[in-house]
Amino acid sequence: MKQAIITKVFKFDAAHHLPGHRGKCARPHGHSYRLEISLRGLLNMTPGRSEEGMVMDFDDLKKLVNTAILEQIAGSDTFCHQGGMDHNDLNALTGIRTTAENLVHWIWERLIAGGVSEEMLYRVRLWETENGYVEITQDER
Ligand SMILES: Nc1nc2c(c(=O)[nH]1)N=C([C@H](O)[C@H](O)COP(=O)(O)OP(=O)(O)OP(=O)(O)O)CN2
Ligand SMILES: [Zn+2]
Repeated sequence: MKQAIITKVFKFDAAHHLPGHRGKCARPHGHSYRLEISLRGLLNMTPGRSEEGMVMDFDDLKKLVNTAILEQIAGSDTFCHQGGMDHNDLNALTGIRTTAENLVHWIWERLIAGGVSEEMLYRVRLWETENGYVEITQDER
């Protein structure tokens, strides 16, 4: 049975700060985040289907991620009226200390809550700047 890992890249702008940080990140500032979402799974082998030969259609993955975390937060009364991560204050939106490490775990949880298959979610990688990223896979969960 053939498997593959597929990755879709997203970009969003957001504000955050790290209370108590020893440096500049204690003050409110913004990042142009780059988010990479990877799924691992079997290739669909049903002849004639639109998804034949795919793990998941890239377009479906894009819609899931946009709805689950970026443009609006689906599936929760707490979040759905606050928009998504794009053009938002991540401290206010998430209620967590918004290190990139904490954010990738938050993103993982929101993706699962938003309908992404837990079995298929393979890696979440978040670039905070052009030079620094954090990633988690199922091993870090
Ligand atoms: N392990 C972590 N360290 C830092 C985090 C983090 O989330 N995890 N976050 C910050 C700040 O958010 C800060 O905005 C980014 O810091 P830094 O990478 O030092 O910023 P630069 O603009 O200097 O980044 P370059 O990659 O050198 O352009 C701090 N540390
Ligand atoms: Zn920052």
